[in-house]
Amino acid sequence: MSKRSWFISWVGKADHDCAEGLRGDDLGPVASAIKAHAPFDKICLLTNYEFDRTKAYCAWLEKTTGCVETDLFGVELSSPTNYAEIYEQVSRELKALRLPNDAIELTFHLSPGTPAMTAIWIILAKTRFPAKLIQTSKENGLESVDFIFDLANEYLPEFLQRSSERIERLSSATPTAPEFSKLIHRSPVMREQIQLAQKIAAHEVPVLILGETGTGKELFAEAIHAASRRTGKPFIAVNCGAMPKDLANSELFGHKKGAFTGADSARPGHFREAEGGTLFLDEIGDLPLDSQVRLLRALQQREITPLGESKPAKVNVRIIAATHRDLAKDVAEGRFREDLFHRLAVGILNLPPLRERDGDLDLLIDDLLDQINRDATETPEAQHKKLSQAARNLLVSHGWPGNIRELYHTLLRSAIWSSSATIEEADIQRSLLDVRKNNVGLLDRPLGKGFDLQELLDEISRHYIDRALQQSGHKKKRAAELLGFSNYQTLSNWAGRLGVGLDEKD
Ligand SMILES: Nc1ncnc2c1ncn2[C@@H]1O[C@H](COP(=O)(O)OP(=O)(O)OP(=O)(O)O)[C@@H](O)[C@H]1O
Repeated sequence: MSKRSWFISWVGKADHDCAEGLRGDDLGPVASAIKAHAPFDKICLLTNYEFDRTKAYCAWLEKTTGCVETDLFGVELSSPTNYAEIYEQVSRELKALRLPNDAIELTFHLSPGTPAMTAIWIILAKTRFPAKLIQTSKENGLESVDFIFDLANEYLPEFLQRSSERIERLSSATPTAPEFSKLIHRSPVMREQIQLAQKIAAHEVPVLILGETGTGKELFAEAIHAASRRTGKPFIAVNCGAMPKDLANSELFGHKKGAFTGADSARPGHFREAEGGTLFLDEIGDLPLDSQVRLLRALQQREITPLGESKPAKVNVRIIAATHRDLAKDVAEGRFREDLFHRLAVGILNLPPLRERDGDLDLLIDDLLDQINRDATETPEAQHKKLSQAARNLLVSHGWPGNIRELYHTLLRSAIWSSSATIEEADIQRSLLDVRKNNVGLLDRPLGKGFDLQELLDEISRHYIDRALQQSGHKKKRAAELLGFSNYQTLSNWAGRLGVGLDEKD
């Protein structure tokens, strides 16, 4: 299969001038290269000029060269000669385009932009995003550019080996930054995610946090914000799943007074509230498709248009999104926009469920119980609680489908219910049973210490016998039928063995 060819370039001053008729018949570097080359399948242009000005340039380019698929990306740079920033921003755009990709042949155009921009194309083409390099000039027209050195094969392996050894040494010793200290952990999987989050915090990129409910996604988002340059600025957390679908755009992007029926006063919207800081969009998978389009625009162009306004306004907000859903599946099934997914997933964190965090459970039990005891000091009648060994064993053998949130609430409930200073196994049992009614997690129990298959099967049996008794109004014969037993004697035998009382009603 032949590869698709993509042309990627900055749009420079000369290009804009040509489109604006300031340079006679001259086409400028981008249009000349596109005209002189065999047709590209896609043209990706980057601009640090005013977005609308370059958009007008794109319309001119399409008319002049007949090229069809042109994508424009607005890139904000504090200076067009800041190498580090150019490197970071361009890499981010290329990654968002899901590059490198074996099915795509890339061509970077070196001519437009500053010398720093040219240098970064060369570095990227020779390392992370293998690409052909071209340049255009009035004198020689289109030329391909080649270098005799191969940075990736000749120089980097040696350098990388040295640096990966260094990173390994550093990472085993890297202390957790204070902003992340609320995240109680001991397991290597969590340490890895925290170290990744610390690195991501330092970069101005969007973050996508994936994990089951109660795994600490919001706590991570808060820590990333606190460890970033935006600390001290607002951190606004919004649950997209809780927003009424028809109000999502106004809640996020704001509205003008009278923008729609019921808009009695103007509303700034969460983006403006988070100005300069971080907007945490929890349950991003629940965001309606039209709000996804607006969010993508806000991320690409860093501007929003409140409902009822005609002019977009600049915003400076970092997005951290989270979901417990399988977003890749939502993308495949058309519920979530693929382009938005890739925009968000620049920094991606995968929080493991509690049952996969080796060594964390004991630590969390102690820490959360300490917290519950500390909080209780304000309640005069509350006692300082400890756990009996049997109670701890029961906690350790549970699967925790609701993760840390479920663990915390189970401990809190049992601390309140236990009548003495020691929380006993029965107190935990009672607290757990309540939760299990909603969230069974029977297939997720950890094997090994405390696991007892017979006990688990008995638990299921008790549960269904209870339900059958309730549904039959405690009529033994009917309950036996509901359970698929051939007679009620079988039910009596099971109930006797499991210690379930059968209230005789017939
Ligand atoms: N590693 C941890 N150490 C201590 N407490 C934690 C940890 N992870 C989560 N928690 C606590 O568990 C509770 C749930 O965490 P959080 O709200 O961050 O989870 P979440 O993944 O955002 O949940 P949801 O998907 O339901 O919104 C919070 O009270 C939080 O403080």
